[in-house]
Amino acid sequence: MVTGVTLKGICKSFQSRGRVVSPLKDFSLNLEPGKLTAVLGKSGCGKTTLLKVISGLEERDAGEISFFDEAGRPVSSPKLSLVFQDPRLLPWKTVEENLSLAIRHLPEEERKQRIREVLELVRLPEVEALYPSELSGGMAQRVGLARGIIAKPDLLLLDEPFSALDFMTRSRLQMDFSKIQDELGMTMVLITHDVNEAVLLSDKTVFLEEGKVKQEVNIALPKPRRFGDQNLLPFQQTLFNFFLT
Ligand SMILES: Nc1ncnc2c1ncn2[C@@H]1O[C@H](COP(=O)(O)OP(=O)(O)OP(=O)(O)O)[C@@H](O)[C@H]1O
Repeated sequence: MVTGVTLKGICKSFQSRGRVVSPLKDFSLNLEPGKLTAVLGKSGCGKTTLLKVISGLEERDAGEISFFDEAGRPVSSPKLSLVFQDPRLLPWKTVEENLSLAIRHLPEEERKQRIREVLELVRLPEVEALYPSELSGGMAQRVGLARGIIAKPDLLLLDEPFSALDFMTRSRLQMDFSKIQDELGMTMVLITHDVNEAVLLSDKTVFLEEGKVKQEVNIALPKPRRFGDQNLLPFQQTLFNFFLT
Protein backbone atom coordinates (compact mmCIF):
# COMPACT_ATOMS: atom_id res chain seq x y z
CA MET A 1 0.00 0.00 0.00
CA VAL A 2 1.30 3.46 -0.85
CA THR A 3 0.95 5.58 2.27
CA GLY A 4 0.98 9.35 2.61
CA VAL A 5 1.67 11.13 5.87
CA THR A 6 0.28 14.30 7.40
CA LEU A 7 2.25 15.94 10.20
CA LYS A 8 0.40 18.67 12.02
CA GLY A 9 1.62 20.95 14.80
CA ILE A 10 4.47 18.62 15.85
CA CYS A 11 6.54 19.80 18.81
CA LYS A 12 9.62 18.04 20.14
CA SER A 13 12.07 19.31 22.76
CA PHE A 14 15.02 17.77 24.56
CA GLN A 15 16.50 18.66 27.92
CA SER A 16 20.23 18.75 27.50
CA ARG A 17 22.69 19.83 30.21
CA GLY A 18 20.27 22.17 31.89
CA ARG A 19 18.93 23.79 28.75
CA VAL A 20 16.00 23.03 26.48
CA VAL A 21 16.55 22.37 22.78
CA SER A 22 13.43 22.47 20.58
CA PRO A 23 14.18 21.15 17.09
CA LEU A 24 10.50 20.86 16.08
CA LYS A 25 8.17 23.74 16.92
CA ASP A 26 4.63 23.52 15.61
CA PHE A 27 5.99 21.64 12.59
CA SER A 28 3.58 20.72 9.79
CA LEU A 29 4.17 18.90 6.50
CA ASN A 30 2.33 16.74 4.02
CA LEU A 31 4.15 13.74 2.48
CA GLU A 32 2.28 12.69 -0.62
CA PRO A 33 1.79 8.98 -1.35
CA GLY A 34 4.45 7.51 -3.66
CA LYS A 35 6.53 10.71 -3.68
CA LEU A 36 10.00 11.40 -2.37
CA THR A 37 10.33 14.44 -0.13
CA ALA A 38 13.87 15.66 0.53
CA VAL A 39 14.56 17.53 3.76
CA LEU A 40 17.40 20.04 3.78
CA GLY A 41 18.55 22.33 6.58
CA LYS A 42 21.55 23.45 8.54
CA SER A 43 23.30 21.03 10.87
CA GLY A 44 21.38 20.58 14.11
CA CYS A 45 18.11 22.02 12.79
CA GLY A 46 16.13 18.86 13.55
CA LYS A 47 16.16 16.69 10.42
CA THR A 48 17.01 13.42 12.16
CA THR A 49 14.62 14.26 15.00
CA LEU A 50 11.88 14.58 12.38
CA LEU A 51 12.57 11.04 11.07
CA LYS A 52 12.70 9.66 14.60
CA VAL A 53 9.36 11.25 15.44
CA ILE A 54 7.73 9.95 12.25
CA SER A 55 9.06 6.44 12.91
CA GLY A 56 8.14 6.51 16.60
CA LEU A 57 11.77 6.14 17.76
CA GLU A 58 11.22 9.45 19.59
CA GLU A 59 7.94 10.37 21.18
CA ARG A 60 6.55 13.76 20.17
CA ASP A 61 5.51 16.27 22.83
CA ALA A 62 2.51 17.53 20.85
CA GLY A 63 0.89 17.35 17.42
CA GLU A 64 -0.67 14.72 15.19
CA ILE A 65 0.72 12.25 12.68
CA SER A 66 -1.76 10.54 10.40
CA PHE A 67 -1.26 8.10 7.55
CA PHE A 68 -3.51 7.81 4.52
CA ASP A 69 -3.67 5.81 1.30
CA GLU A 70 -3.87 7.04 -2.31
CA ALA A 71 -7.63 7.43 -2.04
CA GLY A 72 -7.22 9.54 1.12
CA ARG A 73 -8.52 6.77 3.42
CA PRO A 74 -6.84 6.49 6.84
CA VAL A 75 -4.17 3.81 7.31
CA SER A 76 -3.74 2.62 10.89
CA SER A 77 -0.31 0.97 11.11
CA PRO A 78 1.83 1.39 8.01
CA LYS A 79 5.06 -0.56 7.55
CA LEU A 80 8.05 1.77 8.05
CA SER A 81 11.69 1.23 7.30
CA LEU A 82 14.76 3.32 8.15
CA VAL A 83 18.07 3.49 6.29
CA PHE A 84 20.93 5.25 8.07
CA GLN A 85 24.15 6.95 7.05
CA ASP A 86 26.10 3.80 7.94
CA PRO A 87 24.67 0.47 6.82
CA ARG A 88 24.64 -1.12 10.32
CA LEU A 89 25.00 -4.68 9.05
CA LEU A 90 25.65 -7.45 11.57
CA PRO A 91 29.33 -8.33 10.98
CA TRP A 92 28.97 -12.00 11.99
CA LYS A 93 26.22 -12.62 9.44
CA THR A 94 26.50 -12.91 5.66
CA VAL A 95 24.70 -10.52 3.33
CA GLU A 96 21.98 -13.12 2.82
CA GLU A 97 21.54 -13.60 6.57
CA ASN A 98 21.48 -9.83 7.18
CA LEU A 99 18.76 -9.39 4.56
CA SER A 100 16.89 -12.47 5.74
CA LEU A 101 16.37 -10.92 9.17
CA ALA A 102 14.14 -8.23 7.71
CA ILE A 103 11.79 -10.82 6.14
CA ARG A 104 12.10 -13.73 8.56
CA HIS A 105 8.30 -14.16 8.54
CA LEU A 106 8.42 -15.38 4.91
CA PRO A 107 8.95 -19.05 3.89
CA GLU A 108 12.56 -19.89 2.98
CA GLU A 109 12.07 -20.16 -0.80
CA GLU A 110 10.25 -16.84 -0.96
CA ARG A 111 12.96 -15.27 1.20
CA LYS A 112 15.73 -16.43 -1.13
CA GLN A 113 13.81 -15.21 -4.17
CA ARG A 114 13.19 -11.80 -2.59
CA ILE A 115 16.86 -11.46 -1.61
CA ARG A 116 17.92 -12.22 -5.20
CA GLU A 117 15.45 -9.66 -6.57
CA VAL A 118 16.41 -6.91 -4.19
CA LEU A 119 20.17 -7.40 -4.71
CA GLU A 120 19.54 -7.28 -8.46
CA LEU A 121 17.62 -4.04 -7.95
CA VAL A 122 20.49 -2.37 -6.07
CA ARG A 123 22.91 -3.77 -8.70
CA LEU A 124 24.73 -6.10 -6.38
CA PRO A 125 24.18 -9.66 -7.58
CA GLU A 126 26.20 -12.62 -6.26
CA VAL A 127 27.20 -11.20 -2.89
CA GLU A 128 24.84 -13.32 -0.76
CA ALA A 129 27.62 -15.40 0.79
CA LEU A 130 29.93 -12.49 1.62
CA TYR A 131 30.40 -11.04 5.11
CA PRO A 132 30.18 -7.23 5.63
CA SER A 133 33.97 -7.06 6.11
CA GLU A 134 34.37 -8.34 2.54
CA LEU A 135 32.31 -5.48 1.04
CA SER A 136 33.49 -2.02 -0.03
CA GLY A 137 31.79 1.00 1.60
CA GLY A 138 29.57 1.51 -1.45
CA MET A 139 28.62 -2.19 -1.59
CA ALA A 140 27.77 -2.22 2.12
CA GLN A 141 25.58 0.86 1.68
CA ARG A 142 23.78 -0.85 -1.22
CA VAL A 143 23.12 -3.82 1.08
CA GLY A 144 21.83 -1.37 3.73
CA LEU A 145 19.49 0.07 1.13
CA ALA A 146 18.41 -3.44 0.06
CA ARG A 147 17.61 -4.27 3.69
CA GLY A 148 15.53 -1.07 3.91
CA ILE A 149 13.35 -1.97 0.95
CA ILE A 150 13.24 -5.78 1.12
CA ALA A 151 10.13 -5.92 3.29
CA LYS A 152 8.34 -3.55 0.87
CA PRO A 153 7.61 -0.85 3.46
CA ASP A 154 4.85 1.69 2.91
CA LEU A 155 7.14 4.45 4.04
CA LEU A 156 10.93 4.51 3.59
CA LEU A 157 12.86 6.95 5.79
CA LEU A 158 16.38 7.66 4.54
CA ASP A 159 18.79 9.50 6.86
CA GLU A 160 21.68 10.71 4.70
CA PRO A 161 22.11 7.24 3.17
CA PHE A 162 24.82 8.27 0.71
CA SER A 163 26.72 10.92 2.65
CA ALA A 164 29.50 8.72 4.06
CA LEU A 165 30.59 7.60 0.59
CA ASP A 166 33.31 9.06 -1.62
CA PHE A 167 32.19 11.34 -4.46
CA MET A 168 32.33 8.74 -7.28
CA THR A 169 30.60 5.98 -5.33
CA ARG A 170 27.99 8.40 -4.04
CA SER A 171 27.20 9.79 -7.49
CA ARG A 172 26.84 6.28 -8.95
CA LEU A 173 24.56 5.17 -6.14
CA GLN A 174 22.46 8.34 -6.38
CA MET A 175 22.01 7.79 -10.13
CA ASP A 176 21.10 4.13 -9.59
CA PHE A 177 18.66 5.10 -6.87
CA SER A 178 17.06 7.60 -9.22
CA LYS A 179 16.47 4.75 -11.70
CA ILE A 180 14.89 2.34 -9.18
CA GLN A 181 12.59 4.87 -7.48
CA ASP A 182 9.70 4.12 -9.81
CA GLU A 183 10.00 0.37 -9.28
CA LEU A 184 9.95 0.89 -5.51
CA GLY A 185 6.71 2.89 -5.66
CA MET A 186 6.99 3.89 -1.99
CA THR A 187 6.56 7.12 -0.12
CA MET A 188 10.02 8.28 0.92
CA VAL A 189 11.63 10.93 3.08
CA LEU A 190 15.28 11.68 2.35
CA ILE A 191 17.37 13.68 4.81
CA THR A 192 20.31 15.20 3.02
CA HIS A 193 22.86 18.04 3.06
CA ASP A 194 23.36 17.74 -0.66
CA VAL A 195 21.38 20.16 -2.84
CA ASN A 196 22.28 18.25 -6.01
CA GLU A 197 21.03 15.00 -4.50
CA ALA A 198 17.76 16.67 -3.49
CA VAL A 199 17.20 17.91 -7.05
CA LEU A 200 18.17 14.57 -8.59
CA LEU A 201 15.88 12.47 -6.41
CA SER A 202 13.03 14.43 -4.87
CA ASP A 203 9.55 15.38 -6.01
CA LYS A 204 9.51 18.07 -3.35
CA THR A 205 12.32 19.57 -1.29
CA VAL A 206 11.64 21.32 2.00
CA PHE A 207 13.91 23.53 4.09
CA LEU A 208 13.82 23.21 7.85
CA GLU A 209 14.59 26.27 9.92
CA GLU A 210 13.68 27.24 13.47
CA GLY A 211 11.62 24.10 13.91
CA LYS A 212 9.41 24.59 10.87
CA VAL A 213 9.32 24.21 7.10
CA LYS A 214 10.63 27.55 5.85
CA GLN A 215 10.44 26.80 2.13
CA GLU A 216 8.94 24.14 -0.12
CA VAL A 217 10.12 23.63 -3.68
CA ASN A 218 8.40 21.27 -6.10
CA ILE A 219 10.98 19.67 -8.38
CA ALA A 220 8.75 19.39 -11.41
CA LEU A 221 11.02 17.34 -13.69
CA PRO A 222 10.51 13.89 -15.19
CA LYS A 223 12.36 10.92 -13.65
CA PRO A 224 14.82 9.29 -13.79
CA ARG A 225 17.03 12.39 -13.83
CA ARG A 226 20.71 12.62 -14.70
CA PHE A 227 23.49 14.71 -13.19
CA GLY A 228 24.61 17.24 -15.77
CA ASP A 229 21.13 17.69 -17.22
CA GLN A 230 20.69 21.44 -17.83
CA ASN A 231 17.09 21.30 -16.61
CA LEU A 232 18.31 20.56 -13.08
CA LEU A 233 20.26 23.81 -12.86
CA PRO A 234 17.46 26.31 -12.02
CA PHE A 235 16.28 24.05 -9.19
CA GLN A 236 19.83 23.65 -7.87
CA GLN A 237 20.24 27.43 -7.98
CA THR A 238 16.99 28.01 -6.09
CA LEU A 239 17.98 25.56 -3.35
CA PHE A 240 21.51 26.98 -3.07
CA ASN A 241 20.02 30.45 -2.63
CA PHE A 242 17.94 29.24 0.32
CA PHE A 243 21.02 27.68 1.87
CA LEU A 244 23.07 30.83 1.45
CA THR A 245 20.51 33.30 2.77
N1 LIG B 1 18.40 12.64 22.45
C1 LIG B 1 18.71 13.93 22.46
N2 LIG B 1 18.98 14.57 23.63
C2 LIG B 1 19.27 15.88 23.66
N3 LIG B 1 19.35 16.66 22.56
C3 LIG B 1 19.11 16.08 21.37
C4 LIG B 1 18.79 14.69 21.26
N4 LIG B 1 18.61 14.40 19.95
C5 LIG B 1 18.82 15.57 19.27
N5 LIG B 1 19.10 16.56 20.11
C6 LIG B 1 19.36 17.96 19.76
O1 LIG B 1 18.33 18.39 18.90
C7 LIG B 1 18.83 19.21 17.85
C8 LIG B 1 18.48 18.60 16.50
O2 LIG B 1 19.23 17.41 16.32
P1 LIG B 1 19.11 16.55 14.97
O3 LIG B 1 20.00 15.38 15.11
O4 LIG B 1 17.68 16.29 14.69
O5 LIG B 1 19.68 17.60 13.89
P2 LIG B 1 20.04 17.37 12.35
O6 LIG B 1 19.39 18.48 11.59
O7 LIG B 1 19.70 15.98 11.93
O8 LIG B 1 21.61 17.58 12.41
P3 LIG B 1 22.76 17.08 11.39
O9 LIG B 1 22.45 17.69 10.07
O10 LIG B 1 24.02 17.65 12.00
O11 LIG B 1 22.74 15.57 11.37
C9 LIG B 1 20.33 19.35 18.09
O12 LIG B 1 20.55 20.54 18.81
C10 LIG B 1 20.65 18.14 18.97
O13 LIG B 1 21.72 18.41 19.83
